[in-house]
Amino acid sequence: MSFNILISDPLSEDGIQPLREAENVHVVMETNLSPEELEERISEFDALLVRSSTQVTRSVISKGKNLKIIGRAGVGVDNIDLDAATEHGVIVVNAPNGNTNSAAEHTMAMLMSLSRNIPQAYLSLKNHQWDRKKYVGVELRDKTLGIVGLGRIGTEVATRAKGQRMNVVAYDPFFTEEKAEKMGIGYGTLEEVIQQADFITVHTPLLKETRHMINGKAFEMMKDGVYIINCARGGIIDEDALYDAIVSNKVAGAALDVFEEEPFMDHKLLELPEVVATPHLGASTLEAQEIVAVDVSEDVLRYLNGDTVRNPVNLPSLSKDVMKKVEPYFHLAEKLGSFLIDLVDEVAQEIHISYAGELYDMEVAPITRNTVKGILKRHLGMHVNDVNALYLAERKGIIVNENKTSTAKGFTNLITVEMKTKSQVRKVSGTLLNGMGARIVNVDDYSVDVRPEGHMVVIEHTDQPGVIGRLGSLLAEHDINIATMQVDRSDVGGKAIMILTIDRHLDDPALKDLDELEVIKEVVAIDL
Ligand SMILES: NC(=O)c1ccc[n+]([C@@H]2O[C@H](COP(=O)([O-])OP(=O)(O)OC[C@H]3O[C@@H](n4cnc5c(N)ncnc54)[C@H](O)[C@@H]3O)[C@@H](O)[C@H]2O)c1
Ligand SMILES: O=C(O)[C@H](O)COP(=O)(O)O
Repeated sequence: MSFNILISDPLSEDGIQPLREAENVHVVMETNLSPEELEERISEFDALLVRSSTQVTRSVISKGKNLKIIGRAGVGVDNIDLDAATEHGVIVVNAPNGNTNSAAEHTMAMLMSLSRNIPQAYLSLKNHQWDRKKYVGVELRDKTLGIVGLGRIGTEVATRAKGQRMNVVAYDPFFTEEKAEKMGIGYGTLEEVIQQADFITVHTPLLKETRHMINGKAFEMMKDGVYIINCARGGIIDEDALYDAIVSNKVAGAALDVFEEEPFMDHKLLELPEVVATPHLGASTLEAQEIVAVDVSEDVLRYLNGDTVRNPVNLPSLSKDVMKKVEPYFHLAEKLGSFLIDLVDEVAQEIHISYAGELYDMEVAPITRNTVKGILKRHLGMHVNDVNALYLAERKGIIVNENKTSTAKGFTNLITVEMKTKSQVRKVSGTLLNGMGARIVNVDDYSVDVRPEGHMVVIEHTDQPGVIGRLGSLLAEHDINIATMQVDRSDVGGKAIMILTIDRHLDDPALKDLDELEVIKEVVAIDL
């Protein structure tokens, strides 16, 4: 299979070498597409690679008929409509670690430019002025740096600020007093941090909760003459409130790398001499650009080639160890789902999945996604995948739940999927046999031993002599070869089940003839 990949923002040529070298990939780099052109062209591509400039809107995603993955060569994904991607089954991956160092270094560069008026003094000198009085700065030593958002970049900034002999105090919902002690920095609520700080730097993502978290009210709480740095995302700081706070001398200066709207040519904040700025350059180093492009290229290739990605954004990320344990169950889970939906031949209303034996200790959510995928594919088609399976189930009003037990009826592991439809409740169980692959071991209350693959016929009949012979002859008349046969019954002369694996699909004429045999209660063709 070959794939077309569109790169719509400038990415490091060295970094995209993995894509250039891949045999099954055709790369198109078009970094000047208008939004309309992107919408027009997107259906040609299986993957889209972007930085922060391309706006990957719902409209782009819904027109991406072949789109499978969006790769963000960087951290922030606020330019990608994640809900739309999830709904359309498009996985989003990013490169969260590659530009941490560059962003932290840029933050320090901005902090120092701000405290020593370097950009302003440079401009003045370029304009043939030798003005030493105007550009007297302040030292960082012994000043307090307040960090809002102590993730990857915030933490790196804290370390560097300590190197400048600053006192550091931070706020992050995941930051604890214990961690603060270990890092040798202070810890407080948002209010406490911004009240104490001489310099405040934000390092959160832009989210509903963080939009304008630094607003007029927050500025009022700050010390007079505070300095503000934003190298995270425009919109975390309310730009109008910042403008007013600078004009009223509450804020002594601001260093901004990011803005509420980008790009721009004129901005009222840049008219203020207290503001120093760069055009979103935090991640723009040769090193960071190469690493993020390599990271995202590798993940895109992995996904297109059916492997697990390292940095999913709209799927929970699993550690390698967890993945190694649960991945072998994905195939079994999907096949159990497909088997069951073929068996019931109605849409699902409720899906209950039980995990037993060694699965008791495992992270089973990704296995559940694969089971639901197997079920939904029957009615919703091939666009169902593990990214959107649970979303689609919820949208269709299907209840999905899972439970775990440690005992597995003699198996080391057992997955049981029970499905409720409008008129019936059916279930199927499967296991992974050590070294022998997947098996279906129960259908309803019958015990069987069937590989979940290929073409099958499930027949419910009455236990009596001659049934097997008549079935065999009838299938032979239709030139259908039986590969394996499993039979089980409730009791002698009672209800019984037969599962045949056959060498081709059970077509309608054969199905009709089987259905007409009076010993047969139900016959279902299943193709896995
Ligand atoms: N200027 C640039 O070029 C550039 C480069 C890289 C990253 N960034 C931006 O920097 C930001 C941080 O990146 P990162 O890699 O450190 O991300 P991260 O996920 O490692 O850290 C973000 C931190 O913010 C915290 N947070 C979330 N909501 C919060 C809230 N309401 N209050 C306080 N803290 C909150 C999280 O708990 C997390 O620890 C992102 O927005 C990213 O896009 C900008
Ligand atoms: O979120 C990020 O990774 C940074 O803002 C970098 O954005 P960029 O890739 O557009 O430089």
